[in-house]
Amino acid sequence: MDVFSDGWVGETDKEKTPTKPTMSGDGRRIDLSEARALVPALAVDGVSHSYGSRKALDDVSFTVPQGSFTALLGPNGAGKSTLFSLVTRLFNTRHGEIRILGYPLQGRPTEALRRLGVVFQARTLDLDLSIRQNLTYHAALHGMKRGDADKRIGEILAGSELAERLGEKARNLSGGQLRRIEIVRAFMHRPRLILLDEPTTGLDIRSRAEIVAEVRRLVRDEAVSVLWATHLIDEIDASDRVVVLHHGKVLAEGAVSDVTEAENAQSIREAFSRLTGLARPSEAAETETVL
Ligand SMILES: Nc1ncnc2c1ncn2[C@@H]1O[C@H](COP(=O)(O)OP(=O)(O)OP(=O)(O)O)[C@@H](O)[C@H]1O
Repeated sequence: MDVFSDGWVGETDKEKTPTKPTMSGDGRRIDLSEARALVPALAVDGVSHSYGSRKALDDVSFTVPQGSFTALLGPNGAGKSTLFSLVTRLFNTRHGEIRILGYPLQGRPTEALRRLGVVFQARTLDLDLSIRQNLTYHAALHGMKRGDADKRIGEILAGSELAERLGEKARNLSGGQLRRIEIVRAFMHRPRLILLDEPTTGLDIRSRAEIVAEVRRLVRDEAVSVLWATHLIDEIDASDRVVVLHHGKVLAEGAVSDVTEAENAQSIREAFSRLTGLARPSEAAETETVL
């Protein structure tokens, strides 16, 4: 674990962990295992981003606690993809700060990014390669040996029908299956934080449900933290955390029950509607509701 001069703590490999205690934000002495648990998987602090004169993110701050499934809920144009471009360092963060497991993206990009897995909105598999090649090439980029990569593929796909199809070209797969392979790929190098940008876009209801269930299973089994960008309220579970983003601003952050209660609403759907002023989508169309 690294202890930074400003009091932040970044986790590192166990063997590098020093044994000295550190300080919490309020000056209390805490031991290192406690400090490690307190470090958010993702901390976004005062981040703004503009495209020319259009402000896409305006002083955005929120955290993804370790081990949480946090939904970044916002309608089209809210700023979700812009935020992902900053966290993945496609864009430079000029205003504010982003930390992954305590590591600042600006100052310690290698330490920060090696703990990150990403599923982008656009499809990124090479359709002319086999499924296995797509996965092993990605693993090699992260320094994994071939044998370890094969073992990892077996681990993640245990019990899945996709495990029988690893030698097939990716183009033989359905849209939902391609997405599932992209998710497997994001988990290959055992990241601690996974970002998924509207991963169920364009999929049918069954594929959507399978993907949400699969990611939740991986979160539980591998104790990773997830930031799941979506504009689909029905993808949010009562046990999730939620960050409501609208017109580039964070309108609410917290456990689904807390955000619902704070808005004096009956459901997160109603709370979202109150927060954003957007019409409440029909309950009848719940499974396909697009905000
Ligand atoms: N390259 C760009 N140039 C100019 N404006 C942009 C660019 N990319 C995004 N924007 C604008 O920034 C704002 C936020 O867009 P962004 O794509 O981050 O939102 P989003 O929540 O991901 O929406 P969607 O779900 O539609 O992808 C929008 O007003 C959008 O029009």
